[in-house]
Amino acid sequence: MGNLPSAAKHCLNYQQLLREHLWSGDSVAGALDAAQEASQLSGLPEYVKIVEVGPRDGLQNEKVIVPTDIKIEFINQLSQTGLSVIEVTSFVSSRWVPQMADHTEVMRGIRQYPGVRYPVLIPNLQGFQHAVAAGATEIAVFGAASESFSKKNINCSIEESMGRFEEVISSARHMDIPVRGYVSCALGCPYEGSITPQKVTEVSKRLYGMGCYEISLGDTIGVGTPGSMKMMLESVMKEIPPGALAVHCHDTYGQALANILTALQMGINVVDSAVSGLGGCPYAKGASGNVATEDLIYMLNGMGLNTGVDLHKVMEAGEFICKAVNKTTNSKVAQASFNARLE
Ligand SMILES: CC(C)(COP(=O)([O-])OP(=O)([O-])OC[C@H]1O[C@@H](n2cnc3c(N)ncnc32)[C@H](O)[C@@H]1OP(=O)([O-])[O-])[C@@H](O)C(=O)NCCC(=O)NCCSC(=O)C[C@@](C)(O)CC(=O)[O-]
Repeated sequence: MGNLPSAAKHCLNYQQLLREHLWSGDSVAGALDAAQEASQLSGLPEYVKIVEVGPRDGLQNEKVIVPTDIKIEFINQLSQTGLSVIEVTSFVSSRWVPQMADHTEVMRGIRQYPGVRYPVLIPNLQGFQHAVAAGATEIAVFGAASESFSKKNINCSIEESMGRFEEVISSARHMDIPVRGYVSCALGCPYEGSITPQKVTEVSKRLYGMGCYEISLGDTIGVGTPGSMKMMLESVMKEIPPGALAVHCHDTYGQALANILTALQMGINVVDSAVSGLGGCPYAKGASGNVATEDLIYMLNGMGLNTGVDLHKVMEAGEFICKAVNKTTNSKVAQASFNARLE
């Protein structure tokens, strides 16, 4: 009881802190100005683009198949948060990934908001044709820096996958459709273990050379650390400018935010994330979800880096999808904010 006043003070301070980091407003302008100054001093980018992969990467690995109307509502909610890129689905084989079998209905059902782009994942020409017929105007191809993972994930070698992507990219170019390229297993493979930075660089360079406007480097199983992230990026950045790179970090070992910070410090300003930390690749056993979009925004807000995204609205979308799939959020920020509301 003797501690009550200081506990209460702590609580008030804590509520204030949460308000500052969760919701921007006049009362926190001073704090943000200071953080902004700090970010400029340390050479971090002023703006970070978030690529929200929750509806695709997040839901492809769910045990239950999420109803199409829930997916559509989820994407519509995300579209109103300030996010500028939302990866909505994948045109892969429904035998391989049944969770994405409703790709066409999702693509046709969502409301497309001005200023928001809605890319979809494509493994081959057949997927590309289906995506275009469904109205997709931006796509992403997905390769890997690991031979074994490529086989398991898309049933072909890296070399064969490059041939398929070349076809897709050349068709996309004729239609003025921008193509992003993923390189999975950039920091480790569930089948081969370590992957050399040279191999990641080689695959990234080929995709970039084919015309991908951006290469997203995937820590598919979340085993990377700031040390391995730095080594890998140093190698890739010898061939590809940082402005054409993104990082895609899963959080299996709790390293995702630290790895992202390392990438930001090295000049990268595009980061993939999934609301509520949903996600994982069905062909990467043991991998947990992506870094949670809420946690990423909280960190970036605290550093004074602009994302243009409203954290409060993202948390609402997260609450919606977690309720719909009956799971607890993996976002530490959403959990803390929920607990603070209960106090
Ligand atoms: C690539 C394939 C299709 C090859 O699958 P396959 O069985 O080798 O294909 P195939 O060419 O031999 O054809 C077999 C059947 O599949 C059909 N088919 C062929 N292509 C398609 C298509 N596009 N859409 C629908 N159907 C298709 C084709 O028509 C045929 O049908 P059938 O004649 O037997 O009735 C398969 O392996 C596949 O769909 N793999 C996708 C796996 C996947 O989606 N993984 C998760 C995404 S990757 C990821 O999450 C990682 C990432 C991106 O987030 C980054 C990171 O974290 O690292």
